[in-house]
Amino acid sequence: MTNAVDIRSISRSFGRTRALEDITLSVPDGSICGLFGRNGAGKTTIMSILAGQDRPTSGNAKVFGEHPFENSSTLSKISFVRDNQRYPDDYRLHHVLRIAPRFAPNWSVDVAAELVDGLRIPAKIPIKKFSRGQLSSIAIVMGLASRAPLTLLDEPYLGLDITARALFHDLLLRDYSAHPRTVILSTHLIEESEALFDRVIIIDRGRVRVDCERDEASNLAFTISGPADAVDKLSTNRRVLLTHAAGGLRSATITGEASDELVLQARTLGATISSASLPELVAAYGADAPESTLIKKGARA
Ligand SMILES: Nc1ncnc2c1ncn2[C@@H]1O[C@H](COP(=O)(O)OP(=O)(O)OP(=O)(O)O)[C@@H](O)[C@H]1O
Repeated sequence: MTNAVDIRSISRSFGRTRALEDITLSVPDGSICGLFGRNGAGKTTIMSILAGQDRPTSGNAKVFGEHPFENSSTLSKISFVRDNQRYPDDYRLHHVLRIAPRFAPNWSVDVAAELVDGLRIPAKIPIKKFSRGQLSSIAIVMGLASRAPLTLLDEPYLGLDITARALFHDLLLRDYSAHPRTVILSTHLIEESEALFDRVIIIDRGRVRVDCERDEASNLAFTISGPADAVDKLSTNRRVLLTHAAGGLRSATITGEASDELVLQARTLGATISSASLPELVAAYGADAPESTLIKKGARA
């Protein structure tokens, strides 16, 4: 399988801020990849570099085998949807629908029409007067109707109502099945969008923490829940990423797979073990796992 995106050891600094630190990752052509991480983790910076709107301080980022920066042939294969898209003051919906296809050789009039209708995008008022959700809606029209070989969607849901989000998911999956391409989508609404992804990347503080197939992600960590004493005992000498406590109950998200023996032990102690969900995994890899959460051998059992 060829890669749509190949990033090799890129770093990006803004003054003293190290936004990306030695990132290496690939995204196979023909996949929908979720890009997750906390605020400021570096998601937009990665997408901006892939879209040729920024350059890494060091390292290489290639899209379809080429450097995207100032490369018009590669840029014509990329659609980058982000929340700060600006429009001329007098622009209305019809201006966008007329001009966007000039920059998108695969533009689908049908996809655009279905989204405009389903997302109830106003035709008569200038875009500068659009609500937050309406601005997201028009960005989604451009992202999906472009049918670009690489579509980068950076937090496309801002302000979108639940019906609009469902329509977006449905249309993305439907159109992607008929016209496979590569989509990278960053969002904090992980649970809602989870079914879209066949690949998962989690970054934290500019570093890649997880980069795997969606199915593999459920084997990366597990959560033990139950009485605090039992959870502490079962967590002993394991790499705890995140803990929660409520009254006498506790949960601990731990890297790796739980052995059958641990599951049995948990049952005996009145605790349960489950694979970490994707939201749990993203929360866990973004947590500041302090030393105190690394429960070492010999700790209280
Ligand atoms: N132009 C810039 N000048 C200075 N710092 C910047 C600039 N762009 C990004 N940063 C910094 O780089 C880091 C990564 O920012 P980035 O926007 O990539 O994060 P993000 O993961 O997209 O966050 P969010 O989920 O909040 O949108 C942050 O610390 C941010 O403050």
